[in-house]
Amino acid sequence: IRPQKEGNVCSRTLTHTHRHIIQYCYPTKIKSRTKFPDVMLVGDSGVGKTCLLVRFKDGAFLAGSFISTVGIDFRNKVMNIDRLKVKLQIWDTAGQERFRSVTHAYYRDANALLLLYDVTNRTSFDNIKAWLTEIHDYAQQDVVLMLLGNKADATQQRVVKREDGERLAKEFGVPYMETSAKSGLNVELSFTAVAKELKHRSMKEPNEPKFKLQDYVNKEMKSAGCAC
Ligand SMILES: Nc1nc2c(ncn2[C@@H]2O[C@H](COP(=O)(O)OP(=O)(O)OP(=O)(O)O)[C@@H](O)[C@H]2O)c(=O)[nH]1
Repeated sequence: IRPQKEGNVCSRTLTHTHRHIIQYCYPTKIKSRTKFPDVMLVGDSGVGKTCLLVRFKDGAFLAGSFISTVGIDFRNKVMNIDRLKVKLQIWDTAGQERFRSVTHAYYRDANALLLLYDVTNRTSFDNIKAWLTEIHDYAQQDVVLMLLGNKADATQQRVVKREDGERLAKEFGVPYMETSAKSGLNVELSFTAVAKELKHRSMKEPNEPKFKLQDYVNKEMKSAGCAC
């Protein structure tokens, strides 16, 4: 067995003859690159999960007829976070009730969840409590979670005030902001914020202060002059 180099991860495997032990070593850097953080989009059908992801990934808005997601879909996106390349694996789930068991199976692998409601749809907002219960039941205990009120561009159709979203988020201790897949408002910021939180958690130096997601998004929105 070759000596283990510092910074390497090694695993031992018995060969089929059981006479040799093979030790595989590979740098931790490679290992950490192979497990990309999983971000999952959840919320009622029609709140804009697919559109948010397409806006983030391709910078475009999917206008026109609404095609509901079937089961689950995913896309990768590489982001630059504090001069580090972070590859996010983003799971777009189906909001329809009939696919709920499919979604349940993916919760436990999610490192971060973006929970969406539609500011023009009261029911999608009222269902947030049920989604939070589901997240509590199926997701990892320390999952990074953020509540997003999407379709903020649709001012004429709005039925959920920003303050209602803020109040609900406060009640459950969850970071919150409004987004628009149509205009692009806060789309990049929502993914950057969760990616930063995940990066801080995995690479935190002992004396480094804790990353506060809500403070970060508030500061970013303020510096962008956003009245949202
Ligand atoms: N005005 C406006 N419309 C949006 C926005 N985001 C999505 N939509 C529209 O809302 C409808 C539903 O969007 P989707 O992204 O497909 O919704 P979804 O949450 O993925 O739905 P499921 O796949 O059924 O879970 C589409 O007609 C979109 O064009 C937005 O930010 N603003």
